Formats: sequence, structure tokens, C-alpha cells
Amino acid sequence: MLVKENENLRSRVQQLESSLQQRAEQLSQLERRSEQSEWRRAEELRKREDRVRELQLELDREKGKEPVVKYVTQTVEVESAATVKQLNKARQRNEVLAGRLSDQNERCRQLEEQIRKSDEYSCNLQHKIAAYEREITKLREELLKEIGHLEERKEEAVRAAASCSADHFQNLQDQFFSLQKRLTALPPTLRSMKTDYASLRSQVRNFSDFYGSAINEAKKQIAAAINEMSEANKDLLEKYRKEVALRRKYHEQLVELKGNIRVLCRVKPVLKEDQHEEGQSVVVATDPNNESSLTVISKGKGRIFELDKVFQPQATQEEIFQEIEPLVTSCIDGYHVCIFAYGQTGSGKTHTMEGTVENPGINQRALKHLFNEIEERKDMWSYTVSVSSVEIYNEVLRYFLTFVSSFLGEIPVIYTKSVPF
Ligand SMILES: Nc1ncnc2c1ncn2[C@@H]1O[C@H](COP(=O)(O)OP(=O)(O)OP(=O)(O)O)[C@@H](O)[C@H]1O
Repeated sequence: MLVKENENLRSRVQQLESSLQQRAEQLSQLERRSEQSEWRRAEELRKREDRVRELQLELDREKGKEPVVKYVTQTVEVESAATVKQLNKARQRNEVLAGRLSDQNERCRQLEEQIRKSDEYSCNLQHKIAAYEREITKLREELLKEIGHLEERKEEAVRAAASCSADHFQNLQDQFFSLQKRLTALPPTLRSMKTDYASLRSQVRNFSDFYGSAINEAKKQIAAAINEMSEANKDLLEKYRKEVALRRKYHEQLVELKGNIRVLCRVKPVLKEDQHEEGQSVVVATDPNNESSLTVISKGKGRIFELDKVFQPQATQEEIFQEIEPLVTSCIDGYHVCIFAYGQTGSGKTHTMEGTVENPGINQRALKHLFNEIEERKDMWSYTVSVSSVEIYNEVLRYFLTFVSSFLGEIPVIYTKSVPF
């Protein structure tokens, strides 16, 4: 704010100074012009005075010639007739001279008239010069007054600018001192920052080298690990192949030992809903020491049946499935397997095959085992699983999973010698 005011005042002072300069130049021009015109007028006056003097002298000379003519006239009156001729001549000459004198007088009168006019003109000029001089004096006084005003205003402006500048200078000095103080407080922080910056720069420079070598090292380690893994994979693959071969061998042994068709018996526990009458007794007995023997009591006599395995009434769903789990695995290994339940109504076929949600039977457990095995072998084998569900009831075949409505109907079963299931 103060700086702006100061600048304004300075520009105002400059304007006043330039205006003053212009006025001074104008004054000097006027003075020069006045001097020139005065000089011209003086010159003209001088010339006219010279001319008047010349005319006066000429007039005086002409006036001085008059006595000569008078003398001639008197001489002619005194002299004899012999000289009449001369007298006549003298008279003629006198007449000529009188004419000349008259001309001279006329001329003199004209000159006097001219002198008078010149005097009048000179007087007018002197009046004009005096008027000019008065005007010049007046202009000079006005100019001096204006100059005085301008000087005063200039002084005032300079004083105002000086006071503003002094205040502004004081403010600037205060600011400078405070900045100097802050600067003197800065160097230790600045030095520590510089040191930190240098160390960071060196760290950054070293980091790229370190980073590059670490990446190379990591690459080497990864390559080594990959090699190791591929070696291990090769070993595993080899082991797996051996395992598959072993399984196949065991399956063949199993089939050989147990036969192609295995018959398992699950004895249903006696449920409350099965006890309809008093005095009912259990007619099926199992031997805990012989897993393949079953005794059925009929008409007071026990009849023993030999089977591949007999499950006690308390056998769980899990135990049943463990017995047939190898068959499911054989299915994945490429063998045909068929598991089906057979028995009279209410003997527990559905319970064993389907089970419940909480306690699933063979179907669900077999499928779960099947997909677990497929998941384990997915890196080496790909499997396609298809499912169909049918029911044969009262000699009628029903498809459960078909999406074609025409197949939803019942299809009668035609028994031939080669029944496919
Ligand atoms: N081992 C078992 N333990 C407990 N309950 C069983 C067992 N076996 C069967 N049951 C029960 O006996 C009843 C009849 O069983 P299920 O329906 O499985 O017989 P089913 O042979 O399928 O009969 P159907 O031929 O008429 O369909 C069911 O309530 C079932 O829960």
C-alpha cells in the first residue's frame, strides 16, 4: 500500500517537473521571440532614423543652394544689355533651378510627411513593444507563481513520499530482522536435513543394486525350487504310477480272492415299530467271531448261511461304506462295478443305499469319495461323470433324472436272457 502511494507520488512529482520544464521552455521561447521582435523593431527604427537624417541632410544641402540664384538675379539687374543674353540664360537657369527647388520642396514635404508617418509608426511600434513587454512581464510573473506552486507541491509530495518511505522502510527492516533471526535458527535443522537427504540418496542408489541382486537371487531360488519341484513331481508321478499298478494288482487279487460277485448281509435292528405282537422273537442270529456266518431260525431249527460278510444290527452306515469303498476306487481305476441292495419290503434297502441327510448311505458316500478321488488326480487325469437314476418297481422301469417329458412315463420291463443290470 505504502509502496504504491510512494510510486504514485513519485510519478506525480515527475509529471510536475516535466510540466515545469515545459513552462520554462515556453518562457524562454517567448523571451527569444520578444528579443527578436524588439531587435527587428530597433533595427527598423534605426534604418528609418538614418533615412530621416539623410533626407534632412539633402534638404539642408538644397536649402544652402538658394543664395546663389538670388545673387544671379541681382547681377543681371546691375549689368549692361550685353549681357542680356547671359541674363536670359541665367533667368532660364534660374527658372529651372526654381522648378528644381519647387520639386525639392515638394520632395522635402513628402519626406517630412514620411518622417511623420515613420514617427507615428515608430511610436505605434514602441507602444506595441511596451504592451508586449508588459505581457511578457505578466506571463513571467504568472510563470514564476506557477513554478512556485509546483515547487511547493513537489516539496510536499517529496516530504509525503519520504515519510511513507521511512515507514515502509521501517516495516521492511523489521521484517528483515525477523527473517534474519529465523534464518539463524534454520542452519542446524537444514544441516540435519541435508545429511538425511544425502543418506537417503545413497540408500536409494544402493537400493536399486540391492533390489536387482535380490531379484536375481530370488529368480535363482525360484528356478531351483521349480527344478526341485519338477524332480519331486517326477518322483511322485512315478510313485503314483506304481500305486495305480499296485491298486490294479490288489483289485485283481481282491476279485480273485473274493470273487466277482460279493454278497454282503446287513441285519436290521429290531425297531419299536416292528414289534406288533407280544411274544415275537428274533429269528436271525449273528456270530461276533465269524463275520461271514448268519443263522436264521426257522420252525425251531437254526439254518446257517455263509456270505462274504455279515454286518451286526448295530453296524453304522460308515462301517458299511468302508467295506465297499475299494470297489468305488476300482471304478475310478477303470473297472466296472455294480452295487445293489436286495431284500423284502421294510428290510432296510433304502436306509442302507440312500440313508438320511444327517446320516447318508452308500450312494452319497460313494459319490463323495468318487469326486474326492477325481480332485486328487486332476493334475494327471481328467474324468467325465454321468449320472442316471431309475427305479424298477412292480416290474415297471422309471427314469428319475431325465429332462425329456416323454420319458417320464412308465416303461414296462421286458425280461430276456441278457438283462443289462
Ligand atoms: N439298520 C437300520 N437301523 C435303523 N433303522 C433301520 C435300519 N434299516 C431300516 N431301518 C428302518 O426301517 C424302515 C424300513 O426301511 P427301508 O424303508 O429302508 O426298507 P426298504 O427295504 O427300503 O423297504 P421297501 O422295499 O418297502 O422300500 C425305515 O423306517 C428305516 O428307517
